[in-house]
Amino acid sequence: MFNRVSVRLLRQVRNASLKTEIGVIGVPFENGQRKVGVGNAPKFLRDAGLIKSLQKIHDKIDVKDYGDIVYSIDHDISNSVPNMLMYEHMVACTKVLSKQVTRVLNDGRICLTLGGDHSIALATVDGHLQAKSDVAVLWIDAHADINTNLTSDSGNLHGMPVALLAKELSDYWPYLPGMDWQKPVMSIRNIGYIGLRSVDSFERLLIDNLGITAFGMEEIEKYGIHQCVHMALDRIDPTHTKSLHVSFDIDSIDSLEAPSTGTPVRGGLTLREGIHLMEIVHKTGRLNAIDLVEVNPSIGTGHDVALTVSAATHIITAAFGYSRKGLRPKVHDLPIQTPPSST
Ligand SMILES: NC(=[NH2+])NCCC[C@H](N)C(=O)O
Ligand SMILES: [Mn+2]
Ligand SMILES: [Mn+2]
Repeated sequence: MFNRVSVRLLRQVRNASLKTEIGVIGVPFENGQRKVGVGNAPKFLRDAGLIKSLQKIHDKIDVKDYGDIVYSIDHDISNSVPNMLMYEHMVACTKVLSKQVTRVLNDGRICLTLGGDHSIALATVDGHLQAKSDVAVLWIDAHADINTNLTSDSGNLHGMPVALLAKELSDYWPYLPGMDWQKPVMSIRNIGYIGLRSVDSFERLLIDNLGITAFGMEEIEKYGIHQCVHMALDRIDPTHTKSLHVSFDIDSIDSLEAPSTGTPVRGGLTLREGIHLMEIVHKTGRLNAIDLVEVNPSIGTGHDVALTVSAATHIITAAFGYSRKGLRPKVHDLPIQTPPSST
């Protein structure tokens, strides 16, 4: 039977959290760099129970998996741009992905994109801009990913997405065949870096000359992660009204805690700092898209892979409201018989 206490408890549990709808996109894409394996990350993350972990956060979380991106390449444009390796692959994948991100957002869901290497963020940010015009991006990374084909030492596309997105850099690019769908409409003032510690010389020049918001490891050391994230958000979204996008490269986390990644750099964020950053972003209530990229299950031992996948899972669940303080019970956890939902 229901007494007044149990009805009150049920009401509290039902009202505990806001409805959150999530759309998951897998992007098994690894042609933005040269190491095989990063394309298997969506499968590893799903197999490790990511979707279940999200559903466990609270009753009002609703997760829809939109599956993996499929694309076919146009061989006519291969080698058409100097120093952009496997260019035709990125062109084909990002075109499909951008549309899919827009679709997820237009369905009213927060878009969670599982990479793949970081070149795919060109598409996720583009797709986000199509759905919500005013977007601010936190780029969490050891690297700045702001090379052009002229400044890149590697020719790897995962080091170039920020430069492709920024309107301030559009003059630095040659004509890019097959990329006419992508207009660099985003201002670099709407992007903030967290976690930088491996920045190429021309990237440093650009960051300084354009005054890009950047909280590298030195600033994090100085002010702490909490202050740095708030300062970054205040700068890229001063009115606190923009739709937020977090592009999270797992190599921002120290390689001791997330070793299975293609370009690891020591001296990075702790997992605790990565989680706290996401807790702050969650609390804004304006988070609409997350990319989790650069987990490479072919790098390191089984233990390394398990560490990296679990770090990624913790970071993602924090972004959707998982609380280290402990989660409230769900309706079916209550030690009472539940009345009909009209109460
Ligand atoms: N998303 C990444 N892990 N990027 C690493 C980029 C490394 C280097 N700056 C390059 O352009 O090749
Ligand atoms: Mn990156
Ligand atoms: Mn990186």
